[in-house]
Amino acid sequence: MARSILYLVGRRAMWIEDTKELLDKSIIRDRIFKYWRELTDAERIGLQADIYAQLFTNETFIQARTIATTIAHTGEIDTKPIIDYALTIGKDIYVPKTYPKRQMAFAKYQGMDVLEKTKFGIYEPTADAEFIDKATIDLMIVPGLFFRPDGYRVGHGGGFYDIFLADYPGNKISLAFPGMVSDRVTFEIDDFDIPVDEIIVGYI
Ligand SMILES: Nc1nc2c(c(=O)[nH]1)N(C=O)[C@@H](CNc1ccc(C(=O)N[C@@H](CCC(=O)O)C(=O)O)cc1)CN2
Ligand SMILES: Nc1ncnc2c1ncn2[C@@H]1O[C@H](COP(=O)(O)OP(=O)(O)OP(=O)(O)O)[C@@H](O)[C@H]1O
Repeated sequence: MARSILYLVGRRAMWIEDTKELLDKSIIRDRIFKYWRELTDAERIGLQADIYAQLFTNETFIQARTIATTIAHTGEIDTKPIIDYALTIGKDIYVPKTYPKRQMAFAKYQGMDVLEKTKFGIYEPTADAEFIDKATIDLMIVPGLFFRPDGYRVGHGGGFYDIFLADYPGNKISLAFPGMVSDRVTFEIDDFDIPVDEIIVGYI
């Protein structure tokens, strides 16, 4: 959507066109799926490597003892190298299990072989896994498809993270490829949307 904004430039007021596009979250999701389809394997791998390097040297990551992340599926930034590295340096990793009514809980990651595949194709912990109180998670790596620079995100539309984060007190970091963050495209913030504190954007 193009609109004009009144800017004060020195002592003069002038109308400058603001070319920000205001889009529905569903349109943004479709654009991101297209962006992902057009990325080559080499681009994707290079961008991910840069994201991991930034994350592993991020002070919040370094300080975190307990980290929650997802088991990525196709079309998402791979989290397996993050899980493996974090476990190697002695951190605890927690991954989500979803329930009806947009509910989600995190259980200790004990290896891919003890996870079960849901009907949505995502690997999740089983009911007998070791669940954690959200207040003891130092860092949540929050998945998302698109981000505004102020941290507001568009996810897959399940609403799971918005509800979970509403009373989560810890640090929230998201990972993104360059095309997944823009100040030229925006969306309306819903009352329930919770922004992340930091977005790590990969570059090659
Ligand atoms: N890897 C990963 N795990 C994650 C998330 C994520 O974004 N990525 N989630 C982030 O929240 C939660 C699961 N999110 C989900 C979001 C939507 C649907 C869902 O309703 N899928 C249906 C219908 C889609 C539709 O409405 O058309 C489907 O895929 O058929 C399922 C899970 C927890 N685990
Ligand atoms: N705190 C909440 N209470 C009740 N419903 C909620 C809450 N937060 C989100 N929802 C519902 O979840 C739905 C999906 O929200 P939205 O499109 O923002 O999801 P998303 O952020 O893309 O997904 P996710 O959080 O799973 O990554 C909305 O239709 C909304 O009604």
